[in-house]
Amino acid sequence: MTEKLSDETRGPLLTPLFEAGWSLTDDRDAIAKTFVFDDFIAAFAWMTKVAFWAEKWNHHPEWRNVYKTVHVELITHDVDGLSALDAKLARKMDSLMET
Ligand SMILES: C[C@H](O)[C@H](O)[C@H]1CNC2=NC(N)=NC(=O)C2=N1
Repeated sequence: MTEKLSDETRGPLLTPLFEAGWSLTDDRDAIAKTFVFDDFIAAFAWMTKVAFWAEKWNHHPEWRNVYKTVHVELITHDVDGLSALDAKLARKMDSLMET
């Protein structure tokens, strides 16, 4: 069963993400980041790559694509807050920006 991040694990897991441009959302225990691409096709190609990892890990983003931007919010619905899966998917999203 996925567990909500504890106060002890939150810092080490989230700090690197904050340094990479992620931020905590105001309205709930989630993280958010807006990704900007060269064009729509690049944005959608990235979303497709992320989709395979999300499906493999059974952990899915909340995202909105407008032209060449993708606004992403990550939260673990099963625990109504952040879990290690959110940090894992966030790291993967950032790494797929480099490919
Ligand atoms: C039934 C299915 O395994 C669950 O609904 C999975 C699917 N993907 C998920 N994605 C996210 N972000 N949080 C979840 O709790 C979650 N649960």
